[in-house]
Amino acid sequence: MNHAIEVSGLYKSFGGHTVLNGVDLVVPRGTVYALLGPNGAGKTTLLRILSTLTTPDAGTVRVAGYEVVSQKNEVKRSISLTGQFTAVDEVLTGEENLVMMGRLSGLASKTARTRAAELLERFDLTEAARKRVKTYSGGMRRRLDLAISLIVSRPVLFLDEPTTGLDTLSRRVLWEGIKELARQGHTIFLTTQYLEEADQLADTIAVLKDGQIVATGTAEQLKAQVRTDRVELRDAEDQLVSRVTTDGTIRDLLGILNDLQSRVAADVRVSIQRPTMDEVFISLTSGDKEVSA
Ligand SMILES: Nc1ncnc2c1ncn2[C@@H]1O[C@H](COP(=O)(O)OP(=O)(O)OP(=O)(O)O)[C@@H](O)[C@H]1O
Repeated sequence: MNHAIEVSGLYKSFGGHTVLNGVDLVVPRGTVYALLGPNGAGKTTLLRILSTLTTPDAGTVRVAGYEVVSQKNEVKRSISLTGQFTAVDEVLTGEENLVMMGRLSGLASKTARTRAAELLERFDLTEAARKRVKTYSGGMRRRLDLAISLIVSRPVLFLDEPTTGLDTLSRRVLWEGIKELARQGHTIFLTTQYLEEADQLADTIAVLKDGQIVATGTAEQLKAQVRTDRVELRDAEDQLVSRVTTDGTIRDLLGILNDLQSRVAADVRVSIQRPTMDEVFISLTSGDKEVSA
């Protein structure tokens, strides 16, 4: 098995409406892959196919070395899936939820308790472990939900918008938890609507648009692809005086500075700005490679 996830020529339609229109992707083992896309792009459909909940119309989809249709049970035993909505028992404590799910998944009582304690610690829930879940905040619930999905260690983890609606602190705790899982060798495939999340977490970012992957790479590679570095000139009060798009070459920069020299004050400061992930995303999903500054 070379890759944790391999998808080739994947198609899926619902009632004549094509949602996935020839998706190809690979996710190396032990890496974090973030799938970005505008609403309705097909992210959840792709995630559901990878996690065996939806059947593809055409194409080859292998997860942890198994084919998702003919070896569905093997795939299921190799993955865990955390969705957008938590499925925890409100009346039980966080610890009880974890131990119960561990027992239901076949762990011995002692192992379930040890594993629960480790996960409570990792997701910063030790203090709240003995409190009923109905007293938890949204962020605590989401962390508990992720902990529950990890009670049995699986090589491939699917996270559907893991931090949607969470405050900055909870988001950072979750990010640290996810990074730690990748360090331990898990492969993580997540969907997100937060570009910063993709930027922070992912080894590979893929942008899905109209049912196809229109760009793949690291955050830096995607930024380079969009080619919207800018020369910014600011005065002594830090007010923007001028902003010009550049390809970053010496020739281009010299041309721009020569041109501006005669028109701006000599004490104006110059900096080169890379595009933000927001600009990259807008550019890639609008089909327009040049983002206007
Ligand atoms: N079971 C289904 N039956 C019919 N249409 C569906 C079904 N599941 C998804 N769709 C349609 O497929 C398209 C893609 O939906 P999907 O949920 O995969 O997008 P998404 O990228 O996850 O969007 P969002 O960011 O809004 O969650 C939408 O037009 C949706 O209405």
